[in-house]
Amino acid sequence: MTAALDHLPTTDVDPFAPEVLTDPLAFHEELRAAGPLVRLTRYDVLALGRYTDVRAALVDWQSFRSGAGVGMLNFHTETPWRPPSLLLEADPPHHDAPRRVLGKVLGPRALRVLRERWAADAETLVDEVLAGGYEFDAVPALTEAFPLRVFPDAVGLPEQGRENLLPYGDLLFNAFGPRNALLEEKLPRLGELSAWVNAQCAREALAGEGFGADIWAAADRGDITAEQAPLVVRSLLSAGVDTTVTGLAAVLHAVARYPEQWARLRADPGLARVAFDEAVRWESPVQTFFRTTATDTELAGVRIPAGRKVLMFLGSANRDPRHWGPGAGTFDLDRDPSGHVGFGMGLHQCVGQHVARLEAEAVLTALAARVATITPAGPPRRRPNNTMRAWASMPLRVTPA
Ligand code: HEM
Ligand SMILES: O=C(O)c1ccc(-n2ccnc2)cc1
Repeated sequence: MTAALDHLPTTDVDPFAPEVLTDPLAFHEELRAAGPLVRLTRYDVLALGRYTDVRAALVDWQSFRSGAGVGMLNFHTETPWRPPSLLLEADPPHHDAPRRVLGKVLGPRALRVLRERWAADAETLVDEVLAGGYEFDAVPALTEAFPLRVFPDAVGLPEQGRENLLPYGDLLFNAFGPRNALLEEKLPRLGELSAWVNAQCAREALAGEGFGADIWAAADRGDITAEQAPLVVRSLLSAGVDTTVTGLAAVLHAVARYPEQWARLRADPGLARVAFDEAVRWESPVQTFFRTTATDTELAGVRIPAGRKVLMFLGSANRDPRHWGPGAGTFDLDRDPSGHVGFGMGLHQCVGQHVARLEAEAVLTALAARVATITPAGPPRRRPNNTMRAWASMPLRVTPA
């Protein structure tokens, strides 16, 4: 028996209100308890909070599509604020070639050449930070500094203008949400930031070597068209920095909050990668994405008509005790975090996850060798964003190894 939408449980909580974005855990518990599919009356969209149902929607790209946008805006009825992404906001067949190209450019084999360079860059940065003292704000000193030190060079961006990357990402991730104060306050810079990002996607703006050049080489080979190449580069610039900045902050927050886990990691630095994935599960730097139903669809025994926006709460799914057990809310290196939806799942699963893991492994390994303990040196402060669970400040105190 499939229930119709008007019999669905509802909540009038605004998940994009700053206080909920800053601490969503109580809302997530309410959402999971209310049922598999809940109607958010505030925006008249449908919400999934349980692991099983979020995963089911992620892997069923035919019923739950990205082509109408993965934000609240429905591209079929409203004008996107920028030309849609050829990956994130596209469905097969249009999605296929850009994904294949970026998958190769950012794949584990391609990154092997960066491994040693990024490890050395992380050691240099950590040495610089520690030379300044054993108490520092990890957000500017490490979580923003490291991605900005390694990623624009890996892309082949000119030095000039790199300070636009974080504000552009912040605008983009706010734009996936509703047009609230968080997004409104970022809109004045939209034209200038979009113009800068678009200009960096042109072949002549990019260095002869790097991810950007690799994308243009794919166009020369005919793997994608010359019209698609700049937009694939734009995906790189849109996704490549804010995400890893937030991911690094998540894992540093985790190890500072759980000092015994830091000790585990120091004893076995090979745990760095699983520590990062467990932090991505525990914090879910990317909290939500939307889908749009393509046809009348059934999920969790509910019939959903075509054209409805469905909001997947990745952060809630990643702490659902129905899947992760009673310890879902703790950061635990004994847990196997595989299967978490912090990088999505299925067709659109994060194509940059290997880049993110490599950056995190470099920073954690450099810290593990130099720092015996990491503890909070003051209250960390969140930076509310409609999509990302980001940090504005994270004061840490460390002791030398
Ligand atoms: C901690 C860091 C990161 C997190 C948590 C993250 C999370 C995600 C998630 C949840 C998705 C799925 C989107 C969906 O299903 O609609 C995704 C897709 C994607 N990510 Fe990431 N991401 C991270 C880093 C990166 C980086 C560093 C890059 C690029 C260098 C990147 C590029 C992409 C792209 C291009 C897609 C779209 C893939 C497709 O639609 O086929 N991400 N990411
Ligand atoms: O193609 C784009 O513009 C775009 C693609 C991916 C992301 N993203 C989100 C989480 N990881 C990456 C953001 C923007």
